[in-house]
Amino acid sequence: MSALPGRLTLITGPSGVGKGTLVQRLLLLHPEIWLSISATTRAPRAGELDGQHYFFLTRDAFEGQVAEGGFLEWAEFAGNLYGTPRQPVQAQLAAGRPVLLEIELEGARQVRQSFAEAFQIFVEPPSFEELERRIRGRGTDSEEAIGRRLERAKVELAAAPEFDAVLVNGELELALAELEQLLGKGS
Ligand SMILES: Nc1nc2c(ncn2[C@@H]2O[C@H](COP(=O)(O)OP(=O)(O)O)[C@@H](O)[C@H]2O)c(=O)[nH]1
Ligand SMILES: Nc1ncnc2c1ncn2[C@@H]1O[C@H](COP(=O)(O)OP(=O)(O)O)[C@@H](O)[C@H]1O
Repeated sequence: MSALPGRLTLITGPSGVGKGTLVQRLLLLHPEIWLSISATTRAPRAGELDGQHYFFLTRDAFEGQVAEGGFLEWAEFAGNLYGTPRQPVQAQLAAGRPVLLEIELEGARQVRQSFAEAFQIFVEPPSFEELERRIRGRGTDSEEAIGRRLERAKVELAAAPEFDAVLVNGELELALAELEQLLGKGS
């Protein structure tokens, strides 16, 4: 299994496990990989830019796009809606680029239905305590949002066996090298 041209790969795993960190490092090493930019109804965090980190939409605008079939998948997570815009993903795959989605569990399950050939990676923390330390250490979320993410994390962690590969994000450099291997981009 590898990130062949025109191949769809998705990465999921609990909030705070380090998906965003791993993906950003991967893209620096392999700029040919195209990362989908999701739409969300969540408020931007400090430093997040519209159209770069997410497309920040009102719930009405998001639901309008759902009605038009504009999302490849979408789901509710911790009280907000998140979705993958369909058209850009299809265009990049048609152009032969490796495409990466970083999405939560329900969306991953939807992609499994519509893109059976997608390669699906689940990122795990070394322990639940370390996951909690990372979410808190990031300092981006309210206590309420942290609580909702940790509750959801228990459900998500139980789903790891559904995936093609499980990647433990312990030491970052090791996990990054393992991710490269999984994508067929290892040295
Ligand atoms: N289904 C789905 N999930 C998404 C999408 N974009 C982001 N997510 C997931 O939504 C969850 C919350 O994301 P975010 O609010 O950025 O919080 P963070 O993961 O804690 O940084 C994460 O598990 C993301 O992977 C999407 O387009 N679809
Ligand atoms: N391997 C790692 N070891 C220690 N801390 C990490 C590691 N990977 C990520 N982190 C830190 O954990 C926090 C959550 O990472 P982030 O990439 O935002 O997670 P996610 O995108 O899965 O929600 C960040 O502060 C990040 O710097």
